[in-house]
Amino acid sequence: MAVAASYADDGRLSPLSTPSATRAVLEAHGIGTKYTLGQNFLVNDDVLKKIIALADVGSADRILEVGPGIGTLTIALLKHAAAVVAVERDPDLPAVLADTLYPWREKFALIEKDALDVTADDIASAMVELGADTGCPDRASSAANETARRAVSPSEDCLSESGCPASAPQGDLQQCLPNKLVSNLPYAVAATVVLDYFQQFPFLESATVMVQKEVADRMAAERGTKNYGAYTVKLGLYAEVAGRFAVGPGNFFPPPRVDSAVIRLNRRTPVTADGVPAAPAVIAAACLMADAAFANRRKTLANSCKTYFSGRGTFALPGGLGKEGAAGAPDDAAAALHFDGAAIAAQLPALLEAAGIDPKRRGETLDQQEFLTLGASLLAQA
Ligand SMILES: C[S@@+](CC[C@H](N)C(=O)[O-])C[C@H]1O[C@@H](n2cnc3c(N)ncnc32)[C@H](O)[C@@H]1O
Repeated sequence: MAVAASYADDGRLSPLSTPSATRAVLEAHGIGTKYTLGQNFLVNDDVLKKIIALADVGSADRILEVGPGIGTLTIALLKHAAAVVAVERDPDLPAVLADTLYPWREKFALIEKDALDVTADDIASAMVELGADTGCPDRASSAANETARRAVSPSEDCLSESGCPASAPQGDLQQCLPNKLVSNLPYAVAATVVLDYFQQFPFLESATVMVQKEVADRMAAERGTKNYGAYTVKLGLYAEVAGRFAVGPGNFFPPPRVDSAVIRLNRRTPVTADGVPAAPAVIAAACLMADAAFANRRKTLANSCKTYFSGRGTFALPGGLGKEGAAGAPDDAAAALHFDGAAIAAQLPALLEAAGIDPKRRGETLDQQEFLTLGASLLAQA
């Protein structure tokens, strides 16, 4: 812990938030920054403070961080939160993090993986490993481990009404799993990570993430604008924008070639036209209709969807059952619904009519609610 031993109590949120401290860590470990992994490390303590404030990180929060790098933002998070679980794919960085995060090692766990391959099981295991101080069941308890595993991965028998575990383990686990994603994301995968994590990890209540400015613009785009597309619609079915601020290239080492923004998204539960929370299957179907509607954004809804579905063959839609009627992660793969693209293409006029949507409209004129209605119509036709 050569680096951690030299931390001065100088009022900084993170002792690594300067170019010289960052260089010193890299030199101490004989490594450089990797452009291919989007390694632009934060070197401005004020930006860290603004991230912590926007994410509203407090002592009860359990944080999921993607791409901790050398631990600059991680230290700021660890000073405020109950625990941090981070996901990092650079094999050179675990040793660095063991050094820089040494004073907080009891409440930090690392998942050494590509962020796009991380499962809820990986996260549950990491949290259980952290133990009782973080609000999780003790790391020595194999029963607790089993509770966590079952609660995030419903077993086969959970697909029958009688076989589902009682809601209590879910509640226990909810108090243990990360409730906030806070990250300076690798820009190459940032948009995918945010949408995937809202879709796959229902325990995440919010995401406060540094992304390329253009990605933040797509996340926050208003209907009818050029940035409004399938991604905006899909993300909007899971989350709503709760704040953002701009960050220039000079706040990173090395400076990226693009402007950045930190954006906060809060999970939302969309409600169907009947006023009930949309089931996962309806949300998944609405996402599919968004992809179809924007497949060719200059075409009418009817034509864009027809081209999209005609070329798709048969496919499965995740998130089948939705039997609790609530929004959440897609259900088990066994619950997937199967569709034939050509059959949907043929049914499109009826589908659009049932949804009460003019087939001559273009995708960019539809709001999230209308996509939900289209998703429900698609399921009704299945
Ligand atoms: C922009 S840097 C952020 C570093 C640090 N959090 C900070 O703010 O200084 C992005 C980090 O994500 C890591 N990374 C890149 N691609 C990744 C992936 N697919 N999965 C997990 N981590 C990844 C990089 O190695 C790097 O540590």
